[in-house]
Amino acid sequence: MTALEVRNLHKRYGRHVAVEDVSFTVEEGEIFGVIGPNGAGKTTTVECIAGLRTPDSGAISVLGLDPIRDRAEVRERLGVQLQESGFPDAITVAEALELYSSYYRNPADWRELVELLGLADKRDTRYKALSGGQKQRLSIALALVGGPRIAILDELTTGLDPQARRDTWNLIARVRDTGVTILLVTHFMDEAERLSDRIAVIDGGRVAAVDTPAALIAQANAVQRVRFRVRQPLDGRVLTGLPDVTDVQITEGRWTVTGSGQLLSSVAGALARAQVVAEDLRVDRHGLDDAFEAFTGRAPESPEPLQKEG
Ligand SMILES: Nc1ncnc2c1ncn2[C@@H]1O[C@H](COP(=O)(O)OP(=O)(O)OP(=O)(O)O)[C@@H](O)[C@H]1O
Repeated sequence: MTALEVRNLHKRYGRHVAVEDVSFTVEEGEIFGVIGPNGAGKTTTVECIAGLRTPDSGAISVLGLDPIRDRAEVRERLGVQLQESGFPDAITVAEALELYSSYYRNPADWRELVELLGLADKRDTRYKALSGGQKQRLSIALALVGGPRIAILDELTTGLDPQARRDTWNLIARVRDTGVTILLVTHFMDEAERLSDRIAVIDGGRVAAVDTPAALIAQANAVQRVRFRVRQPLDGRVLTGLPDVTDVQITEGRWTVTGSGQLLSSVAGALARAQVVAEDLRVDRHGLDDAFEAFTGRAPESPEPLQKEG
């Protein structure tokens, strides 16, 4: 079933077009990533989905509801993780969750949420005393406290150190396992690749591509290289005859096979048939950052300086 549908979304601020024409659908139970350069229109798109902004044209359906017309109903079903919390420093974790619970008709049990999010021993800790990672986890808990079927998480791990980021990823996977559909906006290619079932690449207010991480990487990188050494004699025609191979070079005993498609399995199969063992086999593996660059013409931003988890 479709959880979320965005069709031909268009949104401008005065004369500035923030979102030109964005369409995508998210199926129930998916983690759907949204990536793209700064200013691409990602936040504007998710703010329209959350009913925080009114589209100029296009249609949005959240579980069959319209975020503006059915605002109250959508609020009950869609949780949004805010980038800036704006909490009073003195509020405790439990007080914040209790307060947010009171806004919803059928809230989740926040005591279970603090367990799930590893905040159980911080229930009585004041907001100002939480570490960066703990504040982030609290903001996720607050996005989930209404018992939503869809959660929007925007820049989930910005500012966290690598361990805290990995912990947060595990957590998101667990939240999805509870049946929540997740829309994840992120600057981090490793995060998008690791967590997302599918990803939309947004550039210049348009969708440049939507697919699984593996398919995006494959589409963006037609050219691959497999390198290896062999002990036994090898007739190069075994490789040049393969449909996926475009070039074979031998330099100082090291073979480099260039091609596309299922290059590695084609080469491995041909070597096996020739009864030749490849040593020191390497594949130039392209990642989502290459795909990002191919679709947007820009390299993804590298992570900002990290904040230590306390
Ligand atoms: N309230 C606003 N008023 C005017 N222009 C805005 C406003 N919010 C965003 N914009 C502009 O609209 C465009 C899209 O912004 P948006 O925040 O949606 O992009 P983004 O992809 O989320 O970027 P980032 O990754 O930097 O958060 C940008 O050019 C931005 O400067």
